Amino acid sequence: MTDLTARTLQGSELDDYFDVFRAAFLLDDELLHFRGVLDAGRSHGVFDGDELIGVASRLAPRLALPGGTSAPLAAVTAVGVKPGHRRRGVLTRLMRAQLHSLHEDGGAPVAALYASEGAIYGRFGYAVGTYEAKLSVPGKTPFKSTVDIDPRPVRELGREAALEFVHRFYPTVERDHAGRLSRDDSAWEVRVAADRPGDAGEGKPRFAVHPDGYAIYRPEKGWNDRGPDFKLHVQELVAATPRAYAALWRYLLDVDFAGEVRWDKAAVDEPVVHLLANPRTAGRRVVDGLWLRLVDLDRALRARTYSAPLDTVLEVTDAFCPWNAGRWRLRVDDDGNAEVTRSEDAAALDVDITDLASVYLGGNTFAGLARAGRLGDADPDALRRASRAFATDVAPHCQEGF
Ligand SMILES: CC(=O)SCCNC(=O)CCNC(=O)[C@H](O)C(C)(C)COP(=O)(O)OP(=O)(O)OC[C@H]1O[C@@H](n2cnc3c(N)ncnc32)[C@H](O)[C@@H]1OP(=O)(O)O
Repeated sequence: MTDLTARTLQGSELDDYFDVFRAAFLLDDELLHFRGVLDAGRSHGVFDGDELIGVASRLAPRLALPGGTSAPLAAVTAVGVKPGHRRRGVLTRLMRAQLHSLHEDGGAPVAALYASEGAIYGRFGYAVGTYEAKLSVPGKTPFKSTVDIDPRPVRELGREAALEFVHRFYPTVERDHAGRLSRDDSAWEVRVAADRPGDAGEGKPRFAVHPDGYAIYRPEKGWNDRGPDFKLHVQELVAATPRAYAALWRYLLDVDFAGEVRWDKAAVDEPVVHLLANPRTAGRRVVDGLWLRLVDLDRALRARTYSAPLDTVLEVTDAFCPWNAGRWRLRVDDDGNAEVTRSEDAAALDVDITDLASVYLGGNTFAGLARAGRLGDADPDALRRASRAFATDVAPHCQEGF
């Protein structure tokens, strides 16, 4: 058997990359547009002799963090190993090469991905850091009579005018929610509002724009014996004020032909349920969203701010990135800013790096992990303080796939 080698790719190898990716994901021509956003310098390959058999890349947006800060993110994507070469440690080599290079180069302190299957990435130190709701609301569902709707109209804009508006508007709200990503032009074109029909029967994106927000949605045609029964698939809905949020939801729910408004990547605490006269009409199924990996825990923990002061010592295990293992002191001052240093003091909490990843954005709590038996015999007071410090007012939420 030939030796396997892992390395960063050259620009001339991106076609081969895409061939491996398509073979791994059993694709025909879907996702071809995605090729344009892959950067060879941020892509790793594993070779069996001269043959490229495994690939992993990363995009480089910034990730909004609790407290309104942000940090560079390694947004890991398009990971695949050619059928016929699996379960020989190829993915393990890719993950090692990627995480080690981020650590050695002082690159993004945090990595994130959407997992194709939930059993793959825990062994590499990833854990579910955000959740998302598959939300559905029947068309024409009434609001409570007390809902305050911004009376300025929501207008459908053509693609060019709408993109001009949303490009300007989105950065003003980007840091309102931990979990949101910064976007360059290609992010809009490829990830958020690709000008092509969706993969599951949805049409091209449409843009409903209000002075204080917007919704991007795709209609899916449908007729039954009683008439039109379309579904509107929300791609994203962003509003700067509660009144604009209500106006955009009212607009979507009232679109003629729409039997149902669906949002597959809604926040788990999506406020629309508080607008509905009968909140039970909203269906919600919660699934995992972003899987997070703290590449360098000290840099990652310093990058966010915290909800309460804290002075605690963590004993950290990290089998895949050993530079994170050991004892760390986390001190948070009254303004929520953290200092993270090595420590010799007795640890108050024993945590694996996956536990820190799961609480990092506020999507899970130390208390919740302890109730699952993950934190051993942790001192209840230390747990409470840590949970309070890491807590966030709103659930972290990433609206876009990558
Ligand atoms: C961010 C993203 O892009 S997510 C998309 C990931 N890609 C895909 O799902 C495409 C289809 N699948 C594949 O390409 C491959 O099967 C991969 C990438 C999932 C795994 O690649 P492999 O080279 O086979 O993984 P590797 O041999 O390094 O496995 C490492 C460990 O993970 C386990 N593992 C690998 N894939 C899976 C899986 N799908 N489910 C459960 N365990 C898995 C292996 O059994 C092995 O366990 P061990 O350490 O206990 O022996």
